[in-house]
Amino acid sequence: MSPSKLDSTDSFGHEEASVSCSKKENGCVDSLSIFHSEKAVEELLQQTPVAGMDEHLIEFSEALRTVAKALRRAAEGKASAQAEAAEWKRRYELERTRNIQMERKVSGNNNCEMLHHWWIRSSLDNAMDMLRIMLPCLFFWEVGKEQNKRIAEARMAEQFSTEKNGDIDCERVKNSDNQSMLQNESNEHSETGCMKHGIWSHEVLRERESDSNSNADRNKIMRKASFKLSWWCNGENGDQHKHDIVSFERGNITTAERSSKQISLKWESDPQTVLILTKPNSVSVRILCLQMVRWLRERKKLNVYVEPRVKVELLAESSNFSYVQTWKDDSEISHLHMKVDLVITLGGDGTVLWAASMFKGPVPPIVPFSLGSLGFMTPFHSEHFKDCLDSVLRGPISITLRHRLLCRVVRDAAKNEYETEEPFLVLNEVTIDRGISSYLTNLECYCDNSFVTCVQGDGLILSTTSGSTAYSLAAGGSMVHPQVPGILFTPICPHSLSFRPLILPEHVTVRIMVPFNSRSPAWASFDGKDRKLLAAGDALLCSMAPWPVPTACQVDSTNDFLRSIHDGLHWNLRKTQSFDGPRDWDL
Ligand SMILES: NC(=O)c1ccc[n+]([C@@H]2O[C@H](COP(=O)([O-])OP(=O)(O)OC[C@H]3O[C@@H](n4cnc5c(N)ncnc54)[C@H](O)[C@@H]3O)[C@@H](O)[C@H]2O)c1
Ligand SMILES: Nc1ncnc2c1ncn2[C@@H]1O[C@H](COP(=O)(O)OP(=O)(O)OP(=O)(O)O)[C@@H](O)[C@H]1O
Repeated sequence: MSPSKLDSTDSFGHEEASVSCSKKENGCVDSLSIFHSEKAVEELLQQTPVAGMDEHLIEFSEALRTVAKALRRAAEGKASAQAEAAEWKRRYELERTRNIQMERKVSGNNNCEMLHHWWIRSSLDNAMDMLRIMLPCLFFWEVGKEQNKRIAEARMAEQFSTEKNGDIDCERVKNSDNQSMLQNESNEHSETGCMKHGIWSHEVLRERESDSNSNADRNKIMRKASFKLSWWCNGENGDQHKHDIVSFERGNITTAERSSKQISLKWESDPQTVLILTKPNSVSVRILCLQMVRWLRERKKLNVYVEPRVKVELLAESSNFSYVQTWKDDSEISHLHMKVDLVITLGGDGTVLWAASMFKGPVPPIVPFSLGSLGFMTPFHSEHFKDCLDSVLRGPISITLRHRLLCRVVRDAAKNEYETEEPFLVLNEVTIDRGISSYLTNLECYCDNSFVTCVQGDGLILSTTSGSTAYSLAAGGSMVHPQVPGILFTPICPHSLSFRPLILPEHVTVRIMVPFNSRSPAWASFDGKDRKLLAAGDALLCSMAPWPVPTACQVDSTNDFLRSIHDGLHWNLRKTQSFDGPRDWDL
């Protein structure tokens, strides 16, 4: 090998070096020099690699192999695309021949002729579309660019798969000028027309023409059946109130009114008598009570009722409070709702529960002032009591109608279900638990005589939606807006992994029975009070009471509810994530 050759191949190690060398010497590339250069390369490749050159040679041979592979792929791609194009051309010819035959058969029929022309046009469109898709594909393959090739392959795959499923022509039928004429047939005969051949078939067109009664048949199917709704609940028929909520004119059901709209209370005559109920053993409550009684009497000229305990406290402060009224006998409490226009509670949620429990029937509107630790049902702040009471007495006020549950204990010895002890009205919940027993409770539960489940665990809570933020929440029940009418069915520590809480509709009666095979009795308690023993065979019946508890809202029931879960429970409180950090906005 000459030194000049060695110099020129030194850096690249292939024939280009010698070609450029001969270019320099002769001024043109002649075949002899190419021959020489190729020979030189061959010699070079056959030689044992010279130290420092072997890496270049390996690289070079790899590059050659890649180029050869790319060329082969392009050729294969082109061939396959050509084959596909030929196949489409063949199909087109086939359909064209069939079309000509059909045209002869149905000659004279204008409609079909028109459709036939349309068909030819759409078939040609198909073929053109295919070519439009294939040409860029061929081009992409030729160029051999990886990205474009992938796009082309995807487009081909899409086209072929839709062709296989027969969807191409269904779509085309929908989009064509003759859409309205063919739409119905397309739906009815897609099996024979579109799915099978991928192109609309003439059988369908003939069927359409011959089916002269199809419109009449269709009209028959389209006609709506009329119906009537009636309400049935525990043997009761028809309920005027429900008719007001839902209307059903001519087979169409519409909700005329929501059952749980925000309710507004407007006084038609001025309130005259107020009952103040207070949490016992609280100095702050006692002081506030004193101020409030004086203000209501002296400024608002109202009659004020308090509990006997509170009257004693007031008189101990000053004999001037002798105008304050109370009752001597507990039996008088049952008539209170007829004397009292408004109830004011000073305390926490427990005081609201206490107030509600005093009314075994209708309950006057309650204005709850917050003097407890949490206050889910006490939206009014004591420091602004004069302003609050002023606006309440003036009205109108937003109120939340809090549903109560009517609970009756039916003893096993009772002759029928109506022979019950005095019923309980609960604003929060009735709890059936194992009491001091160390055994699992075993409670059979029915909803309107349908078996619900058997509770084996610590017990069961039947809660109102107002009580959903109390014990039921602690037992894993959901929080529910108090205006939603429903009964929450929440197990307490169930010994089963799948016992999720339920919410039942307002109109059902839930029956909880202690079965005879139970290892221990159960205990029922009502808003956390009045525990009753349930022996084997005893049952507790629970349904929605007809007397809700109207509580005044600070703003409205939704605002007050959300505020109470934010302030009382710090519901979903989390530090806000800072804006600086990884983001997706740049995508
Ligand atoms: N594990 C528990 O969470 C648990 C256990 C027993 C009783 N309780 C609840 O206590 C109620 C009795 O209240 P109490 O004041 O007479 O007893 P209490 O003095 O023991 O107070 C119980 C707590 O429950 C709160 N509470 C009451 N009603 C609520 C409601 N509707 N929403 C949110 N929180 C409420 C009260 O503010 C109070 O902080 C029961 O009806 C029951 O719901 C809860
Ligand atoms: N007028 C009343 N007479 C007898 N007991 C009452 C009366 N008012 C409230 N209670 C009882 O006192 C207890 C505590 O009342 P309440 O829940 O209102 O105050 P709290 O415990 O300070 O408030 P919070 O529950 O928000 O912490 C409750 O069990 C309730 O039943």
